[in-house]
Parts: sequence; C-alpha cells; structure tokens
Amino acid sequence: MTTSTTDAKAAEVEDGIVLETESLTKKFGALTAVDDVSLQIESGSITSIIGPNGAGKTTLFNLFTGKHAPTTGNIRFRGNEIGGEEPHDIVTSGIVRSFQITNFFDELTALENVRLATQARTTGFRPGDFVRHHGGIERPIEEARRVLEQVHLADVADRQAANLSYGQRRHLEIAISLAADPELLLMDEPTAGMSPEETRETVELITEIAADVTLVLIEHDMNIVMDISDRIAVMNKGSLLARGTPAEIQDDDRVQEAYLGGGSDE
Ligand SMILES: Nc1ncnc2c1ncn2[C@@H]1O[C@H](COP(=O)(O)OP(=O)(O)OP(=O)(O)O)[C@@H](O)[C@H]1O
Repeated sequence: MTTSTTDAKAAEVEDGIVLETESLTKKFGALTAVDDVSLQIESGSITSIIGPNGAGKTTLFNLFTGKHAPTTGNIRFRGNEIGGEEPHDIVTSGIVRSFQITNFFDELTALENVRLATQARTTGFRPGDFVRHHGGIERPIEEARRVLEQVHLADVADRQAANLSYGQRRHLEIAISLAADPELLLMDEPTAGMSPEETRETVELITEIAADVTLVLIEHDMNIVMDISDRIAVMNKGSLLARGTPAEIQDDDRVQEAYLGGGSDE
C-alpha cells in the first residue's frame, strides 16, 4: 500500500476509529462465546487480543471476517455495519485475516502465489481459477514483487513455496494477506511454532507492516504482546475484561486474576 493511499484511507476514518464493536454477542446454542463486547480499534495501532483458552478470541476474529454472524450487537468498519456480511465482501471492504495454517500452493513459487492474490484484487481473478483469463498480468506481478520485498522475501521470489523455510512460509502468508491491500489485518498467532530467530524477524516485520496497516493480533506470547502492542484487549469467558496500554494491562489485578484463576495458554 502506498503512503498516499494510506493517508487517504486514514482521512476517511472518523475519530481515528477503524473498527468498532458495540455489545457484540455470539452464542453457540447455550454457550455465549462472545459476550457483550464493546471494543474500539484505532487506526494505525497494533492491538493484541489476549485471554485464556476458550476466552472467545477466535470467535471475535470470525465475527470480524464474516465467518460467523453476530447473535446480537454491531460491528462497524469505518462507520459501516459489517456484522453478518459475506466474507468476500468484508475482504473487499478492507479487512483481511492472515492464517497460521498454510493457505497457498506448494508447487508454485513465492512470486506466483502472491501474484495470484494481487491478480485477484486487480482483475477479479480468484486464486484457484486457472481457466478464466482476465488480461494483463504485468501490474499484478509488479505489485507481487513489491509485496515480497516488503516481507523480505524478494531473494526467494522464484523458489517453490514447498522449498521455503517455515519462517519464510509464514512470511509468504503475510505477503498474500498484504496483497489484498487491507486496511485492517487480523493475525492469528503470527509467531506460533517459530524459532527465536524467526520470531525476532517476524516481530520486526509486524512493526514494519504496522506503518501502513492497522493490526489486530491474537498472540499468546506475553513478551511479544507487551513489546509490540499499542493496545491490549483482554478477554475472559467471552467478555472483554480489560483494555489498555501494555503498562495498564500489566498492572491490572483483574487480568492477573483471570490468568492465574483461569489458566494461561502456555
Ligand atoms: N463453531 C462453534 N460451535 C460451537 N462452539 C464454539 C464454536 N467456536 C467456538 N466455540 C466455543 O466458544 C468458546 C470460545 O472459543 P474461541 O475459539 O473463540 O476461544 P479462544 O479464546 O480463541 O481460545 P483458544 O485460545 O483456545 O483458541 C469455546 O468454549 C469454544 O468451544
């Protein structure tokens, strides 16, 4: 994303709030997975969502991406209600989720994988749709190269995805997400399973990406959470227990209690 595009998008965000939930609730039968959550995500910030197992973090992401429709309550993205919208429409509007599971074609190169994503955005071509032809691919390729550079994979652009290291494959996932030109990127445990070196590189990459894109992370590693977050939202048993800066969260007795009482994810 270019700086001018980012500026233009940021200017459209009222009060600097890019995503807002209001009394958001999701029930699965008798179970309330997300319970009356009102949360604001500021444009340009890194927000980490933390909480013990089963706290509702993934369900919250699934509500943001349209995988689940809210039972009650609202989700507004740049002022527009998106609760219950189709996943594809939500991606198009600017919310993209980066998956921790591999979500690309092993037999294609890194560049080809990202190019499918840039092509999907610029020409309507969908990954997996190899039959229809939608005209020129120079621009998508150019964009794909730029995105690979952004995630420090330019050197391995022509290597098959199958032959990338674990850390590189995870960065390729991030590249594919960025290729959709998101305004808000949701990342689910971006450093899970990584070596300390890969973790360090990924944390660095996340802070670089945050210059262009608003980020919301689900992250279990408290060192990373405290290190990179502007804001932390703590969930417990579906509810938003606390929200604040890393310093505020560290000092919050309710948070300590929830983690000690409810068991942590580690
Ligand atoms: N599709 C579903 N159907 C029924 N129950 C669900 C569904 N998805 C989640 N749940 C339940 O909702 C609650 C919240 O789950 P969720 O996965 O959102 O928690 P989480 O905070 O992401 O946990 P973890 O850190 O373990 O991934 C859990 O009790 C879970 O079993």
